[in-house]
Amino acid sequence: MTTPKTAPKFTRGGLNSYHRAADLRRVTTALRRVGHQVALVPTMGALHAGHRELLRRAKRLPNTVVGASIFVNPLQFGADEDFDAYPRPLERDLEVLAEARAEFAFTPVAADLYGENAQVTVHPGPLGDELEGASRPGHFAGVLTVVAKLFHIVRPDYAFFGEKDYQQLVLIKKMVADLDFETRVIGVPTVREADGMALSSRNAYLSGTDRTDAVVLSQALTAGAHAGREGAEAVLAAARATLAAVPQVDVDYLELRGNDLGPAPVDGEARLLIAARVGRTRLIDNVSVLLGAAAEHGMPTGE
Ligand SMILES: Nc1ncnc2c1ncn2[C@@H]1O[C@H](COP(=O)(O)OP(=O)(O)OP(=O)(O)O)[C@@H](O)[C@H]1O
Ligand SMILES: CC(C)(CO)[C@@H](O)C(=O)[O-]
Ligand code: BAL
Repeated sequence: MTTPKTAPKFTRGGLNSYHRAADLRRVTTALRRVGHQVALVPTMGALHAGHRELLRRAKRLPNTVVGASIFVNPLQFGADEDFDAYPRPLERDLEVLAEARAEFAFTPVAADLYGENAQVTVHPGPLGDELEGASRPGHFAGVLTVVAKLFHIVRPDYAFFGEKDYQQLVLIKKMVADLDFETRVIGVPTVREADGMALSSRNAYLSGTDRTDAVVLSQALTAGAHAGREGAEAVLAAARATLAAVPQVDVDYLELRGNDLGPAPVDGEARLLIAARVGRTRLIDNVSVLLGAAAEHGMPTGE
């Protein structure tokens, strides 16, 4: 990354857009030098109320310049996935960022972000091959690599990620801890439609019937969470019974894990995670579950 000699323009209070990593780096370096904090919301665009919630949380920080990256990262898509079809409504996204009072947008192009000879990636460790990683080999190496690059370019004090992509959030926190990044990673609870369906950019792919069917994912998770007091088997059985009513939804996995995605505790907080294909669209969701006696005491959770 070459550093431009003259500082790129940055106007406080408005949305400043940058394509080049070196320009944004100069801006965030200058902001930190005069005592501001920087918060980053990494996204792939097609912004919805879930992204707006991440921005809203970031904007609550005092003395902080909030920005978002919009980049459909080729490295995290498999050859048979929807990289080309992924929605890219850039103008509308910039309007959403301006409405959310974000002060910078980073919209790089892949050829600039990844040099021609780029070969080094971040290895996610064993969790990268489980759950989402089992169906999407190489996905988390792609995610962690681009997030590491974004953190190096922006050097944010804070970065906000949604719990909707729970495994991604856990792995990013692990990368930050294991590789000594200084950025504080903040997880934000999933924003849902009125019927419980998690907001997701990929919901735009769903036909009317798919959308009707897809609500069974969140319904199954809720049914599972309500069975928490009776233990792990009861949680999974309740979720499976709900899913059985909509057999056209093709479940990839339904798993109960600990909050760190290790084994679920007998008693305490856990995560129930699902991935399923609805029509041609692959969707994911998860909820917090209180297991055993913890369910009776009603320990506080993120959701
Ligand atoms: N419903 C939601 N509530 C809270 N955060 C969300 C929600 N949906 C996405 N996010 C978060 O927004 C960030 C950017 O995600 P991304 O741009 O991939 O959107 P997405 O809706 O997750 O897209 P996709 O359909 O590809 O999964 C991630 O940290 C993601 O977890
Ligand atoms: C974190 C992320 C922006 C990396 O490309 C992406 O995986 C996403 O939008 O969740
Ligand atoms: N929000 C997760 C990004 C992906 O599915 O590639």
